[in-house]
Amino acid sequence: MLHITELTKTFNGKTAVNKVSFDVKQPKMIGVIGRSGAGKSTLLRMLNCLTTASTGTISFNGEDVTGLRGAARRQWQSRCAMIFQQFNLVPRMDVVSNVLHGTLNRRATWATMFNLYPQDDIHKAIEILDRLGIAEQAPKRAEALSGGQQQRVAIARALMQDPDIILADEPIASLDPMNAQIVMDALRRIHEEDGRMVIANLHTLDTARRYCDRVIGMRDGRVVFDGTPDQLTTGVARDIYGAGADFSEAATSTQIETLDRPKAEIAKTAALV
Ligand SMILES: Nc1ncnc2c1ncn2[C@@H]1O[C@H](COP(=O)(O)OP(=O)(O)OP(=O)(O)O)[C@@H](O)[C@H]1O
Repeated sequence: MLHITELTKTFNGKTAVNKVSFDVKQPKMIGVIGRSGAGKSTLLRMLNCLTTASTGTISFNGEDVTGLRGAARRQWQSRCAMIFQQFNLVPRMDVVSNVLHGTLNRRATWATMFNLYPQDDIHKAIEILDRLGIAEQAPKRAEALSGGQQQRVAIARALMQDPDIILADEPIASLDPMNAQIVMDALRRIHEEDGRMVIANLHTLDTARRYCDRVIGMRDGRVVFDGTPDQLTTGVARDIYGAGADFSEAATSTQIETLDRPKAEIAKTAALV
């Protein structure tokens, strides 16, 4: 399926991603973790051809997609849709038009300019919004929605492309714990129900453990851990984050877990600290 070999990116002599290799044999939900500057975003941007790799290769189902250009690059980008921390929606445009923007890569420029979309696409966009629980927001301007709702619009836009892979670059970093949970639940459901591969850069350990089948840990541009959430012990995490003995997992928590615990239990814990 996805085969990455010695992928490297150097910016002005500084190596951001250093000979990263891994294989994904079936659609999994994969979390990429590591401290700020570890190279997570650069890795995802290379997978999506937003950033050109300096050396190394990316192949998907036997096809080399490294360094694609023009129409081939746009086609690949719609097969591996990307969502971002800041949602990247058009704020003043209504929600459904933002979702329909997901079809840009397969539409004529003039049709886009005049905002002309086929009925089938409009129905599909509403269905996807419904699936994500935000169909009633369809006519509103994107800027009128909460962060969690905007991120779900961004996911809907990605789904409009019917991608094989969803790349999510810190999808919950700007969200409160409740919205973070809604967005991560949506990504997990899309993975499980549609069989799409999801690769998400996550800055919190608990989220990676809870949602992902596999976790890749990066440090200084290199992969220093590649395993299951069970194998991601505190010692391993300390190594990934390059932290000392005083490393606390709580410092990288989104507190999603806390939301699921009964109120009485939370109160008990609170009383203990
Ligand atoms: N366009 C660029 N030009 C120059 N240096 C860059 C560029 N993009 C990233 N870098 C550098 O590459 C390194 C890796 O950055 P990257 O954003 O991939 O890390 P990250 O793990 O995603 O961090 P964060 O979580 O803070 O986004 C950093 O040192 C960063 O400064």
